[in-house]
Amino acid sequence: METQDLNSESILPPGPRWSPDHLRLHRHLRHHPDLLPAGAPLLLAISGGQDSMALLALLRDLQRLHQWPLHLWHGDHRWRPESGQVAAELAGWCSDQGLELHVSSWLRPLEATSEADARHWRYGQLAEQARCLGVGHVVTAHTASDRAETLLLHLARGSHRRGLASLRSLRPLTSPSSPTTDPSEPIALARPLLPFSRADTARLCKQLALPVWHDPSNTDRRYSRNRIRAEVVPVLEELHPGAAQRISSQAERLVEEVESSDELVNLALQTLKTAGSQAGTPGLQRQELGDLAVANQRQLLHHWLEQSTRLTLPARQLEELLRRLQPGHPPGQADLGADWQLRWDRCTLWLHHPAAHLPQ
Ligand SMILES: Nc1ncnc2c1ncn2[C@@H]1O[C@H](COP(=O)(O)OP(=O)(O)OP(=O)(O)O)[C@@H](O)[C@H]1O
Repeated sequence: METQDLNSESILPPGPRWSPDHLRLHRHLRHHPDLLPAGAPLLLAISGGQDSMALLALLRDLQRLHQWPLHLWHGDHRWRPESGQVAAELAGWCSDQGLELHVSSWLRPLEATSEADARHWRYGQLAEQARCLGVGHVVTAHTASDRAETLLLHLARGSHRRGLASLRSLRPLTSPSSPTTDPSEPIALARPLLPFSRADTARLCKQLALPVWHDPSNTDRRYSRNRIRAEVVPVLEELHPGAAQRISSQAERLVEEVESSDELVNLALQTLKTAGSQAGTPGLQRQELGDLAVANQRQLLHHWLEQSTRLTLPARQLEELLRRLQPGHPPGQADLGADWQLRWDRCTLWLHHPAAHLPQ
């Protein structure tokens, strides 16, 4: 296969369909080499909408530079009778292009109808398909517009800072605590189109004469995301043109801040950890924790509990724990869920689980 120096600034257009958008994506990938590593097989999630069709076209055109074997997957949610037809038409178009499309159909239980259920099914299917094909990177076509809408939605719902830092460019597809995760073959979820907006992908589809299958559920106002898209973002854009792109950039900065503060929290935790406790299990020094500012105590406790138990405590439960752990309060214990208990005496707090071997 023909190759080109990916570190060279002056890239020769590799094909007739080379455009400023191709160059923009190519540069983005070169600055983030872990996102879609050169030569790594990729599984693209193709809904048939404008974002995923633009993703497919761009990655196909950049394939010669990056040498990825490309696999395609489409999920038929069977929301409507005609969704099978979309899957068939998409598969037909792919086949005309010399591409194979893997299609899964959802045998949905009657009660499962939410967006969250559909997403859960899609990611499960994508993980399974990726494992079957020996692929390490699943790729979705999320754009800056998706990320801005998600951030606004999470802000409105009162998410913790960590929740606001959503739609990362790269994250594990399945969480480490998920029973479907095989730790020997981690699968990444990559979102290389985050520097592009929905207006960009619409323009690209037009320029490249790509077919687009519109999903009527994207305009269904019963879904909160769609109302943010149709009613909130346009107002913000009218007041401050470019608002969605700037909101998306804030989400990117939040991701960086959360990651860098995680590093510091881990360092701080090392100094607070004790070798053992009354129960012989690793713990935290209560007095030293109590000497810190409450905001730091909150962050350290949250992080330590999540790392040790894989549980994320609701904000209210965490606040109640912090209150009970303040200097001067007596020894005690609290149930955390999933059989985990936090116990503390005057000097130490430690975790107890009837069956767990605790990580350090
Ligand atoms: N039916 C589908 N088949 C294959 N891929 C899909 C399908 N639906 C969505 N995707 C993939 O997921 C991406 C995001 O789609 P969409 O915004 O509709 O999902 P979402 O549930 O809102 O995702 P998230 O909550 O993770 O943002 C798409 O760009 C596409 O890559």
